[in-house]
Amino acid sequence: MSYAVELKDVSVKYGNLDALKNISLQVAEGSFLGVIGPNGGGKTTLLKVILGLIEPTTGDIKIFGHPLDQAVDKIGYVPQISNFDRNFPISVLDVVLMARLGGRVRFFHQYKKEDIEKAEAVLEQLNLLQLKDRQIGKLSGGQLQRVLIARGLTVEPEILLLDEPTANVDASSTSQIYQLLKELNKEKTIIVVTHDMAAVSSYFDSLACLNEKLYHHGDKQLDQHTTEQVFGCPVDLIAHGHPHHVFEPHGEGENDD
Ligand SMILES: Nc1ncnc2c1ncn2[C@@H]1O[C@H](COP(=O)(O)OP(=O)(O)OP(=O)(O)O)[C@@H](O)[C@H]1O
Repeated sequence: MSYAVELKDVSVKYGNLDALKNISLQVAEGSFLGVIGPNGGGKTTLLKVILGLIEPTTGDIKIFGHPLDQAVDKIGYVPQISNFDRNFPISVLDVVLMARLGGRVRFFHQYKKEDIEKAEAVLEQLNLLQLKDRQIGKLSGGQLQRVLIARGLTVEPEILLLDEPTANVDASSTSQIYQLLKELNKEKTIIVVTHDMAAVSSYFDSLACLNEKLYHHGDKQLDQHTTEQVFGCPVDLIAHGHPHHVFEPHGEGENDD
């Protein structure tokens, strides 16, 4: 069987620092995978490795069974808002169109008619077309996040990778964004990374925990021991009161407080 994304024993070092250590991960086509982990746990590095932006120190990556360099155009990327300069004097449409140029900014570039049509179609799909001429600094956090998703979609990817898509938005935008992703998941494999346990969503069909090493059992339940190891604190306390079922039920007679 070939997976949408398959990593075998992937490690990444920055100098002496191990950002990823022998990561193996198989993501089936059509999955909606959430990767949670603490700040600095290696989530962005994991996405960059899958995108081919960072060469792993060791290990192997396949996309739909093909080497990464033959399949990188099947992947769309939605970066963290915090890595995005909102003061840049460009419009929503420009941001989305830039993805059609491989992310390069080219002033006075004449876009092809088909690029503009594609970008506008995606903006319409995400209910953003009315904002296409607005400067990106004048968008709300939730709107900008959706524009970045539109940007990731304009390359018509089969796999969409998102870095902290709800870090800067309120609860109602968060659920709007996850509903949108769930809709997109009908046609695409989606991988979301986040450090925010509260963002752990019932929308995911599979959850992994990353802190240098990756723990993934292919379903949406994480055992408590693993998450405590990964986060270095009793995360069950954080998950309590959260409407989504993240942990396996406690054993009978165990103190649940
Ligand atoms: N270019 C780099 N050079 C050196 N160290 C780096 C570089 N990029 C990341 N690191 C380090 O690698 C580790 C993993 O970083 P990464 O950005 O992948 O984590 P993260 O889980 O995405 O964090 P956050 O949740 O804070 O965004 C961190 O200790 C970070 O400081």
